Amino acid sequence: MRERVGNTSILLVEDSLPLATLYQQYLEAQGHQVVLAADGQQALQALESQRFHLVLLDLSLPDMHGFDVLRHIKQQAIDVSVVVVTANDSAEVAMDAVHLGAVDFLTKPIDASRLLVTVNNVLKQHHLADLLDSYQQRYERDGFEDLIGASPVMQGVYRVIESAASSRASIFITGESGTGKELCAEAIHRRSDRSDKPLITINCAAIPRDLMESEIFGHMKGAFTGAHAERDGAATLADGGTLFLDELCEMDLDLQSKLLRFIQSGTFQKVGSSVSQQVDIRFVCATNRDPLDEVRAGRFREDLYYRLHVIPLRLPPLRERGGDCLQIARKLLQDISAREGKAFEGFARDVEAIMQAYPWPGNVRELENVIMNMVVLGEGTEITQAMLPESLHRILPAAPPSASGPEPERAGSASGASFDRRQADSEIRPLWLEEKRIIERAIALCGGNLPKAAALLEVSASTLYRKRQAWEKSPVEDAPV
Ligand SMILES: Nc1ncnc2c1ncn2[C@@H]1O[C@H](COP(=O)(O)OP(=O)(O)OP(=O)(O)O)[C@@H](O)[C@H]1O
Repeated sequence: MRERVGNTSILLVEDSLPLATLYQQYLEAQGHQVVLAADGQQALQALESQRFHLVLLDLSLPDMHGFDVLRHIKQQAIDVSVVVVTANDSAEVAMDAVHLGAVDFLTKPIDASRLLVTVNNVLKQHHLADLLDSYQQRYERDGFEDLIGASPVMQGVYRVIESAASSRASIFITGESGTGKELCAEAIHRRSDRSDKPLITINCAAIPRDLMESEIFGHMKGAFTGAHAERDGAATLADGGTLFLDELCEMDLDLQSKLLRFIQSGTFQKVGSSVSQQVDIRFVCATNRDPLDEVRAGRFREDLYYRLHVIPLRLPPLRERGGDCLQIARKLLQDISAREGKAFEGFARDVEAIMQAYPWPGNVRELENVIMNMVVLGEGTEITQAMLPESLHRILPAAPPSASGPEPERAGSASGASFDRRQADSEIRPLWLEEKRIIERAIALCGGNLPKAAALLEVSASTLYRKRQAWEKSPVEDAPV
């Protein structure tokens, strides 16, 4: 990463002391820092010991040619712009200088305003390069904490985490199962100023209802059968840190009221105690359901929803993340292969194409399981199609028509393939029409239950609603969506 322009440093390589002093004074008067080098050796030493934005390089030096300095800069890939200065106004020298990486060329005697314009242009380029660097670092990341993926949708996720992490505001993460909600909660905690305090996770779906209150708030000795000793709950353990309530929509309604009181007051009582405890906790919660649907269905308290839904964070399903799928798959293959002592280095091309096309209803968790399965059961250096589990085979293109079918009408094509035009015309329908037919058939087969049809088609219910709305809105009965 280059330094910022605010404090620009220039290495002036000039063997004539009066000229060097003149340029130095002029540049310093403009606010630049100038270091002088009287020959090539001094210039190389200065470049080794300090970073410069710009080198003003005289080509006739007493100990070497200025091009040697230029070559050294190029060979060592030193991140500095070079403007060549020479008494020789020849196009050939200028071409050679540019060829060796110089960004501009000045002829002696240097006109003061020309010098300033050149220097400022170079520094502006540095400034733009700085901006680009920081933009790329900020907005185009291959991953964030333990989350892998460079897709634009994940860049949005990273930005929300980065901006919200340091605040105390509650974050409400939604997303299908296996999309990485727990990884997000960990990233939020790690990026917060609470990272030296604990992150405590409670999975509201995994703990039996009658134990949940004690898991969150702790209990006193003898509070209920089996409470042999006083025990701290997640609320005490997470003091100063973060409490992650996973699968929050599964929480019992009674307990939701207690949780709401706890969030509002910051105080709670252990089960079986009348003493209130005050804690400082940041809440992050997650669900793979639509929380508003749960509110409407009366399974999730509306006041709790609004209390926690301060910063919403939606994790997109893996199928919406483009190339992330392969990026994650390659990293998982590397890690799992190393862990299992296998030699796998990559996927065959056709396997990558299948993985990219498969909708991954179980998201990254399913991808992880599939790769684990292939690594454990397979051998070799490359994952081949034969190693793919059944679920992924299903998306392979259908086998070509049998040889006993009608003789096709031959037609030339760039690929040399042939096709039966009559059969093609009668059998092939527009993709969107086929899709509509399949979706409508699925909904009908499910007795009109759209979410059920969506689950069997392995798409989200909202996708089906959207498509259906678009068909209904369309003035032409069978218009594409
Ligand atoms: N972007 C990602 N990069 C790398 N690994 C990921 C990513 N997202 C998820 N994973 C991995 O996938 C698995 C599932 O992730 P996680 O448990 O965070 O998902 P989840 O959304 O909380 O699932 P659930 O709703 O079922 O609890 C984990 O092993 C996690 O490490």
